[in-house]
Amino acid sequence: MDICKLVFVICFATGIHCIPLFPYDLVDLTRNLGPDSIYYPILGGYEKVIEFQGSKEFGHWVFSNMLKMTEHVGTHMDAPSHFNKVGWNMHQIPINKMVGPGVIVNVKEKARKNPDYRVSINDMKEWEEKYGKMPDGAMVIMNSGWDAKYPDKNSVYGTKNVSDLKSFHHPGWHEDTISWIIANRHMLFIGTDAPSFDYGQSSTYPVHVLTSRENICGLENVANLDRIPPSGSIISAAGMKTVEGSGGPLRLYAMVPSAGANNSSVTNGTSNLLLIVICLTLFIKLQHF
Ligand SMILES: N[C@@H](CC(=O)c1ccccc1NC=O)C(=O)O
Repeated sequence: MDICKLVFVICFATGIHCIPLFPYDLVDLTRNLGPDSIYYPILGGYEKVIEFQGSKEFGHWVFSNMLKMTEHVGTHMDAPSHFNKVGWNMHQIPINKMVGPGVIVNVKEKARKNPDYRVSINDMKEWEEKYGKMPDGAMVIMNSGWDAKYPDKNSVYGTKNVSDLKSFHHPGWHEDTISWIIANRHMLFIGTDAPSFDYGQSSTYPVHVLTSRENICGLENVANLDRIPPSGSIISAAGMKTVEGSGGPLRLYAMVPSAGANNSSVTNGTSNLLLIVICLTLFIKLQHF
């Protein structure tokens, strides 16, 4: 009897440990936020003032800062209200519009040859040929290799003079590609590892205008895109809930299915159920000993 109970406990504990509770690896897609962070050069940058630091005032350790920064700094999101008067402000974006399947479009080679490269409809079709139709609610992000230039302002903006907006050279999305995605697919976010998802030479920002009109949010200065697969990740872009906010830095991350983990929810559910049935049967049988 005691041996049987021991066997039961061992079976149960081993079974529980075999089931991956969270079968994903988390990949941080966020840059450190500080005085070196990239921001749109006509805006205010980033300042930090220490409010409390020490043990004297309250009799225990206290540390607290006051931050003053533009919303468009570092790895950050653009709310639709950034380029659409009646678009969602940060506090109005529903939480279920801030997470979705990652669609990572690699244009590194093209952007290396041409810093004014814009992601084409053909790039999207090539992506779909390799990975299947773009999933609904996608977080569509271009990987241009610009990540490697961060945080050197001159190389990120591709200019000797960051105050001269007309001199910028960095890749972006082509407006025709955005119109094609909006007409034929469904995305929640458009993003880039470069400082803007409109290319550097743009003065009219058509990609910002088109996406904002559809309440599609944006992501800029995204990091570590080489560490996630072109398809199959889930990206969380839960921005700050600032009232009347036009954007803001966020902790952006991807959930990537762990290597070796059984990620089929059906199979996981089935093995969970099977384990419970085995344990219950064993337990009921033991009661009759
Ligand atoms: N989306 C850019 C900022 C940006 O494009 C912008 C910000 C403030 C004023 C004008 C801007 N762009 C052009 O109209 C960024 O977040 O860095």
